[in-house]
Amino acid sequence: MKIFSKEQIYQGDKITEERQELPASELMERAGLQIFNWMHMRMQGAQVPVHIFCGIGNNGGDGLVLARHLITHGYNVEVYVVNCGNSRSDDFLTAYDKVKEVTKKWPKLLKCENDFPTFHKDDIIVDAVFGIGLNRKIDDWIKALFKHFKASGAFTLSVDIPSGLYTDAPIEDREGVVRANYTLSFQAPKAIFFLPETAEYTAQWEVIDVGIDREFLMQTETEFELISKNEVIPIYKPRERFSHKGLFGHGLIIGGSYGKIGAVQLASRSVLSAGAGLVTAYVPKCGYLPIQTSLPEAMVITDEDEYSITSIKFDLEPTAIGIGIGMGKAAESFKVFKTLLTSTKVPMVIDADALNMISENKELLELVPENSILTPHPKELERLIGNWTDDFDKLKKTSEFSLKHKVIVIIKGANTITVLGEKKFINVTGNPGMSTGGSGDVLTGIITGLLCQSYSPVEASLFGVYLHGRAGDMALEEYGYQSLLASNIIDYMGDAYIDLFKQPEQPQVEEAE
Ligand SMILES: NC(=O)C1=CN([C@@H]2O[C@H](COP(=O)(O)OP(=O)(O)OC[C@H]3O[C@@H](n4cnc5c(N)ncnc54)[C@H](O)[C@@H]3O)[C@@H](O)[C@H]2O)[C@@H](O)CC1
Ligand SMILES: Nc1ncnc2c1ncn2[C@@H]1O[C@H](COP(=O)(O)OP(=O)(O)O)[C@@H](O)[C@H]1O
Ligand SMILES: [K+]
Repeated sequence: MKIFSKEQIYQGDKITEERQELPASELMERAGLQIFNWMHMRMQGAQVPVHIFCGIGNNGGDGLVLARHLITHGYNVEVYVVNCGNSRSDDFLTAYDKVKEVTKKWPKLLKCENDFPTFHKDDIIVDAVFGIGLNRKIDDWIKALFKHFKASGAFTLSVDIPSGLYTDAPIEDREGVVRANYTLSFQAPKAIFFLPETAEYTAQWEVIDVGIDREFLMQTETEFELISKNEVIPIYKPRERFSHKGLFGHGLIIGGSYGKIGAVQLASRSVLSAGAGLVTAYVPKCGYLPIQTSLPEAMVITDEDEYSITSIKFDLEPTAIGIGIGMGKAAESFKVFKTLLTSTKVPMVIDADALNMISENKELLELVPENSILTPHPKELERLIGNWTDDFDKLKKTSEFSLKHKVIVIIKGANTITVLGEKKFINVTGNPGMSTGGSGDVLTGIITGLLCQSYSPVEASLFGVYLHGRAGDMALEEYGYQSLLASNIIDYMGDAYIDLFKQPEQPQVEEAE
């Protein structure tokens, strides 16, 4: 799903109004009506007090349209206008007049803290104060209003975006943002719903379709894209009946050191569970027995050294290589990693200690083959690109890094983001049960396994991150957040694949007599 920028949303509104020949404020009418439908379906006429706080722009206008529908349907509604300036938008004014027609009184005007109403924790607050048009720091009394919302404990529904958040800039003041229980976002979610510093404000969200021009939505290229099942299904390569293992590639996992052989076992098993035909683990001698006994499907080549990687010599032709897991940073390992970078032409996933070696020896970046996939967690990313001031700065610097070195960077974490130049793909699967040792090794193996099967580096990254998270989500149902282990993610890879083509359960329809 595409995630549009603020400018693109305004452009989409304009184009829609022109192409659909809409009267002024029709989009606002659609937005308000859709939110009303959403609430009406859940509330079924319940007389819970609903307090609607409207700003003076179009977000406030949406709130006024919602208020009008709720009032005409007999709900218990109080409407407030948060009088934060003088520039009321035209559409706001139209909605303002219309709400007056049904209430026969003007909404309550709030200008300072003394005007704040009191509410009960079982009431509902609708936040239509600021939308995507927020363009400066909010006044102290409005910040106090948002704190007042939070202190009440009442369920808070934000219209389009929690007020106080910018769509394309970091938060200025954490207390000056509405903490929404639910956010109804128009046409598409916003990128900030998924970034570490802002995601907590939109605990739950849903998209409301206001009928923006389809052609505009299809043709507009966006910086951000959300990757869920719909986006990965077209990537999936079905198997032919007469296929054989030679078609699905041979993955080579290089890594491990004394005490860290398990990482290579996990990655190698993941290569196979992702579907590769063969896997070979390249480990120090001490890894031979553990891998041969715990993973009979794998082949093993050992280094000359007992404890760490000191020479990378193999006479097979791997289809893809995953390197770095559990490898350590011994001087010899660095030397052979450098040699491998200059000599290999096969697609590569670079993880863990291989990333750290690059961070400590930036000249290696010149040698990293084009389109290699780097999979840092935030700490490893910081070592690679330096520190950042906020999420937007981090993404900007990662894009610059990706463009400069022609690599794909996968920033791991909740909502893993795959960065390919300017483009950012946000993954939706995965859960905090996966914050456990070894789950990154599993990801490296899965992506290597997909590269083996002729998925392009971008496809392997997006599909691999999705499957890894989906398998983790399915494993969660059996193991729970605390007990989930990295190897359980591998156990559920099959279910994650099968789930791609499962139809959602249809609601039961009672047959008429
Ligand atoms: N396609 C869509 O997404 C649609 C969006 N609509 C709504 O339109 C909204 C955008 O409307 P607007 O552009 O009018 O913007 P907003 O309603 O977000 O607010 C802008 C107003 O607030 C003022 N303002 C900004 N920051 C302020 C601050 N810190 N303190 C005080 N005042 C401040 C601005 O000067 C302006 O008057 C969206 O968020 C959405 O709710 C709908 O009405 C129609 C369809
Ligand atoms: N809270 C979370 N939500 C979703 N995914 C997570 C979460 N925590 C961790 N993960 C995933 O688990 C993996 C952890 O990788 P990493 O930090 O390299 O672990 P390790 O080094 O132990 O293997 C990443 O793919 C990350 O996206
Ligand atoms: K809002």
